[in-house]
Amino acid sequence: MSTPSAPVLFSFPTKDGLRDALSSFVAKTSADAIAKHGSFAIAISGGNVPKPLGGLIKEPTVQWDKWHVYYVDERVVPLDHADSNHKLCLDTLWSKVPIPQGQIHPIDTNHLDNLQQLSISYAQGLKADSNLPSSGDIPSFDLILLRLGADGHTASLFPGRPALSTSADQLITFAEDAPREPSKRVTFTISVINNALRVAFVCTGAEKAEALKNVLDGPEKGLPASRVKPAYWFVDDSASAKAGYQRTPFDQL
Ligand SMILES: O=C1O[C@H](COP(=O)(O)O)[C@@H](O)[C@H](O)[C@H]1O
Repeated sequence: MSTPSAPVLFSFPTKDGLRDALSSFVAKTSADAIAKHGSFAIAISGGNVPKPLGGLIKEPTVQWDKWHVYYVDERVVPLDHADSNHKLCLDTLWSKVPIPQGQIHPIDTNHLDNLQQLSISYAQGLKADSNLPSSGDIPSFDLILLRLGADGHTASLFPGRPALSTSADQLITFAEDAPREPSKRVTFTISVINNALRVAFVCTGAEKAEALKNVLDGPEKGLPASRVKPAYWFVDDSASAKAGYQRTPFDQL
């Protein structure tokens, strides 16, 4: 199970169905990576990603001690702030499983008042981590999990904003005026996202239906999420209601 040649759309009638399928996909991806190179490098985006991963908590086969976790994007707030992606993941997931804390990599809070320095620091952490597979100087995560914004953004790459126009070798960039609060963000560049072995989107709710249709049926519109390599899409039927794109039954994965 690696990068598909075209997006693969799994649509589920219920939240439980989506959660179970996503959990089994992540558990399998993790087992494959550990069998191959002894560890599992995963990056998780903000928004509502950790909740649908809840099925993993009771999954006995997951080797948590082999996980190395980064955040695809982070809101520039203290780590105990209600808007922090790290706090959300910690509360929802990491505090409930035996993953060594040193293998979870939040942003460096010494640089919250300097986005440039914060981005450099996160990029240096990625480069220095010998547990991360890489090709060239770009880390190659075993799995990157993304969400889709109603405006077509993903990670903190917003339509028409400079964060989308980084050079191919840049790992991390920032947004000072994201159209969604909190407005200060650091984010993986599209180069890092597209260098992952696998990318999966999680997308739920009727408010995402237009964006999902535009990304899957109209990639030529060039929304930020359309710049991501072909991915697995775990969505609910509300989100996929407007998309004509072909569905794949999850059991055919
Ligand atoms: O601001 C953000 O929102 C998007 C979408 O998240 P959702 O929970 O509304 O679907 C997310 O992709 C991004 O990482 C996050 O920072």
